[in-house]
Amino acid sequence: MIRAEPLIEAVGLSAGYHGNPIINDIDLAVHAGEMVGLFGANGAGKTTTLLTLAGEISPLGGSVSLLGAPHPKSLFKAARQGLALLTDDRAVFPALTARDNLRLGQGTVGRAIEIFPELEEHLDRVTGLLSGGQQQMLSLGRILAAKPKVILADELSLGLAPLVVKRLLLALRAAADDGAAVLLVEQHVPLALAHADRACVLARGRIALEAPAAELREHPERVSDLYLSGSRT
Ligand SMILES: Nc1ncnc2c1ncn2[C@@H]1O[C@H](COP(=O)(O)OP(=O)(O)OP(=O)(O)O)[C@@H](O)[C@H]1O
Repeated sequence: MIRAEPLIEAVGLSAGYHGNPIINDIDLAVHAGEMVGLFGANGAGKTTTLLTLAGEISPLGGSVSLLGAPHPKSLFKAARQGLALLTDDRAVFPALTARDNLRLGQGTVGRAIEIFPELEEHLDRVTGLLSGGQQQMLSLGRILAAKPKVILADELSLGLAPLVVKRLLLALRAAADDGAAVLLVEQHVPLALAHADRACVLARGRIALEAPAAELREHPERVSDLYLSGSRT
């Protein structure tokens, strides 16, 4: 199969804080239509990797390309080119209604409701009164409604029930099937493997394993075994 060039790609990427590398010599590419799971123990460098790919952290070495061109080196500029960074902090405004939160996005309220129909009956409720899962759907729905080309998602499922996590992963899967490149950091490894195409495992800031998700579904211990050696903390 001939594959188009990746929508986001890191080559020999090193990055960290105050000049000290946390991730080293990472090669990682995500293509259109692909959902890649990025796994690893606490402190392995997953968030650092996502923030560097997003443009929030400047590389110490190597390079990042976005949509086939050098990364614009700022999240703001990357977002204007179609990159979305989703963090675990449920970026919603709690005092606004769900509808007004959706109106603040680049997509339409209708599109967000197509993605998460279960939010429709809550549109006129104050967002702070919604459950954690509903708030995360709102946050993800607002982003996905804008049809981003590259989605970097960091532990969307923190503290949520497995059924809600599955719902969020299905929405990300649908975005990938629609042509987006999705890179997903997730602690629920088997759930993420069920929906991803490929997995990368970080251990001590390096890619210790890269394999098709289908292969790892049968042997999820190949991922978790690396956690034992993978933490810096
Ligand atoms: N702003 C910062 N300044 C200095 N060190 C940091 C900073 N943010 C993270 N680190 C360190 O970088 C290392 C990797 O952190 P990172 O958050 O990338 O790991 P992670 O794999 O996402 O972990 P977790 O699963 O716990 O979120 C950790 O040792 C952490 O203490």
